[in-house]
Amino acid sequence: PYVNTKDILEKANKEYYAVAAFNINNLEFLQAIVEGGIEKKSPLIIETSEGAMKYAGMGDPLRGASLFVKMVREFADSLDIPIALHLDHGKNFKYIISAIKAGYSSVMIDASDKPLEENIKATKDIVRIAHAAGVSVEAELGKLAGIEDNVSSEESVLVNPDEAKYFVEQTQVDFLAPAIGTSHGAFKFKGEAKLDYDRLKKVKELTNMPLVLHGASSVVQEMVEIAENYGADFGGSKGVPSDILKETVQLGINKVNTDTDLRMAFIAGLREFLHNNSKEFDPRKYMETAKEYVKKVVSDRLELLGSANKA
Ligand SMILES: O=C(COP(=O)(O)O)N(O)CCCCO
Ligand code: NA
Ligand SMILES: [Zn+2]
Repeated sequence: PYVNTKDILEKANKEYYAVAAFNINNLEFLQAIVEGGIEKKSPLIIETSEGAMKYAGMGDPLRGASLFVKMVREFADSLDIPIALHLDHGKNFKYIISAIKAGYSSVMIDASDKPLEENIKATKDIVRIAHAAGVSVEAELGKLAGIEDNVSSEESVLVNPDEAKYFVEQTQVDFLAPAIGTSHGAFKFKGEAKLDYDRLKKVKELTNMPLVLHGASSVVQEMVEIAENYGADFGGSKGVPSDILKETVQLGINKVNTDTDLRMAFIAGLREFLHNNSKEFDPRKYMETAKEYVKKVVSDRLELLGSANKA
């Protein structure tokens, strides 16, 4: 069934496991993710960026949003696993409202680059509208390192746990993404992979609410190697090691945003297939390996996060 993200995350919060939030831009990634969820009998959060809404809608974000709602609802209504659709990194009021209008389960208002009071004001505005429409809301505190929305903030600004408690009380937001040292993309961590567990523990103690980890891809080396075998150049790529990811779940992370790992899997499969099949031109065939590798990465992640058999 198609559900509210909050229902999925409240259960995960109670039982201390995490649910992956996988980004999509097209049908093939959605198919592969859903196949993984079916195989693992796991709840799924499908998420799209504002760019994905524009991309699918060929420039019209409301058309894109409503296309994603229709696609995801079709799958969700026909399956026993709970599936939610989330707007990731909502920054533009128009896009956030379009997602709510189109029927998304939840939206993120990302005003983490603003001073605290501005972040609170923007989040309160969205919470008021979203809650009136039965839509849940995610917000972010602190800043991810690396490139985020074309703003390269080399140093991540880690969450202040006391500020998080105040923020949640002021905004009534449903789930919170505390920055604890991750960054988006395939080149995380300048040196050794390390997250601020202490801050995460404090935020959980002070808020007791579902928490979100952004920049959570592991950058699966097996996929990197396959892609590089067939011409990719992903030198220096590095993600969140699995043991560190598991630790964050034990410390209270319940939603794990995963985009890069699926991109790596898809391009690895596509490069491999195209290299070995010079005569093929049926898109249902030449994206087969790509979808298979995405499904594999999805299934492994659902297992690792503890959401398998929780549908
Ligand atoms: O936090 C994440 C996922 O981060 P990752 O790049 O580690 O998959 N997202 O919000 C997905 C979109 C950001 C671009 O990747
Ligand atoms: Na998000
Ligand atoms: Zn993110």
